[in-house]
Amino acid sequence: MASVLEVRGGKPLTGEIFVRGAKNLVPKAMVAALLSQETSTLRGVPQIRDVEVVSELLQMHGVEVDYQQEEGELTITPGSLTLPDPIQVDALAGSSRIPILFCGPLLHRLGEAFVPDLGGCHIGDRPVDFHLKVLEDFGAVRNSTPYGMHLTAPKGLKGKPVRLPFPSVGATEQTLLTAVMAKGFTELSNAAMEPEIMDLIAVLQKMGAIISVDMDRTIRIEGVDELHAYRHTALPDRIEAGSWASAALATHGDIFIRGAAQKDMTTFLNYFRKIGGAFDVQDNGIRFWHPGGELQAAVLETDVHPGLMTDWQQPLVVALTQASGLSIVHETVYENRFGFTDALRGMGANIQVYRECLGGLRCRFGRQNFYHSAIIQGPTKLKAADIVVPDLRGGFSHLIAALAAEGTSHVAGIDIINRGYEHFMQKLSKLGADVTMQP
Ligand SMILES: CC(=O)N[C@H]1[C@@H](OP(=O)(O)OP(=O)(O)OC[C@H]2O[C@@H](n3ccc(=O)[nH]c3=O)[C@H](O)[C@@H]2O)O[C@H](CO)[C@@H](O)[C@@H]1O
Ligand SMILES: C=C(OP(=O)(O)O)C(=O)O
Repeated sequence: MASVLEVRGGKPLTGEIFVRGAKNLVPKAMVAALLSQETSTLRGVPQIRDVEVVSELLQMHGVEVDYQQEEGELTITPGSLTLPDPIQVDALAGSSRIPILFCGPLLHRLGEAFVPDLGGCHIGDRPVDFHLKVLEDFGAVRNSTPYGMHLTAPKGLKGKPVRLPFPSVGATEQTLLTAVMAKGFTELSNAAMEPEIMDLIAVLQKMGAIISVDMDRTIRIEGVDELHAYRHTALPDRIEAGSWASAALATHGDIFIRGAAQKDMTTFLNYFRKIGGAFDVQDNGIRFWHPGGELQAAVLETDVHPGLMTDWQQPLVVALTQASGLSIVHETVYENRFGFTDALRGMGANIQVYRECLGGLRCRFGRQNFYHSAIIQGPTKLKAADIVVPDLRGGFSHLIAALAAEGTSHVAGIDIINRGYEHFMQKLSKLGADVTMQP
């Protein structure tokens, strides 16, 4: 049964917490380790569900994985690989989006791969057509099985020019992980340039890959025959940092986030400041606080990096319910990322969602039937409610709303939050939140 958190809200969150490596890099760096037979070492690894899922999948392929949780150090030894029973792989169906990234490395090392149905947050359709096109263009052959997808590469994998229809993070990573050991040269245009992708490129370069990046979203990869182990410290989780920063704003709090890095959060920090939040960048982290007075409404548009990251949108919307005036939020990355606002309305927030593009950009969803823009009128006093968590960021946002609201809320399905927020219960206690996990 899903766990329920009782939240007695209305208290500012104050204190210090620590963020470790990024959820959107660590599992991919773990997959990259498969490209070598030697032992790779990854540091800053958080104890989150996505890391557990990828560890399980690696172990099913005969890889030794050793995780020292306290130190955050993970060693991965993919000496000799074996193809697991597809039924075993299928047991992980629906748990994460990472398994599709195993394709390139497994095709290189084993000549075949099984991929379970993907999971991840339900914030849109989330097809993998770009991934499959890249793999097939490189020479992979795909078959559906009762236990997910089976791929082979009868003639090996060869580099190709690739142009992504949209700068997809996952499809860019798919191309990188496949092209580094494919025969010949790959020029990837319209690539995603997120900081986590640059960190994955750093990992691959440490392994011996040859990759160059142009500012016009072109990535060039020269395939090599052999890659080696890496030692790497993952970049900090900018989404987790932005989420706790939004919590500081919504609860009138003051949080020092040790490990938060300014260079990966520039766009977030600009919006945080425009809304009226205060921050102070220090050598070892960033302090975020509500400086008193009124917060200001803002116009936000999510976009691929260096735009405002979509995963920050949901926590920021909760903070905007406390800002004076009309805020406009246009979500251009996912077609269905405003479902979480239903619960906020139930708590007293004044939020309307629209099908039209309400920002400066015309996005892919403008002529379709997707509620992908929102207008928020604030400030509204939030009141306690009983809520069910819909997805990772939506869930954290509900938690922030419950912490900001007067009265006692019950937040059900809280386990989803473990997928991307390390030790969030301990962090809440450290920040003085009045919460109890119900049996
Ligand atoms: C594990 C991980 O790193 N997750 C992140 C990753 O997700 P993920 O890699 O799944 O996100 P993508 O960047 O691929 O998706 C962006 C958009 O492209 C579309 N698309 C993508 C692939 C494809 O084959 N076909 C297609 O149409 C998606 O439906 C979506 O509308 O980047 C997202 C955008 O920054 C983040 O919100 C997620 O937190
Ligand atoms: C959408 C997210 O993740 P995933 O791609 O793992 O579902 C997220 O981290 O907000």
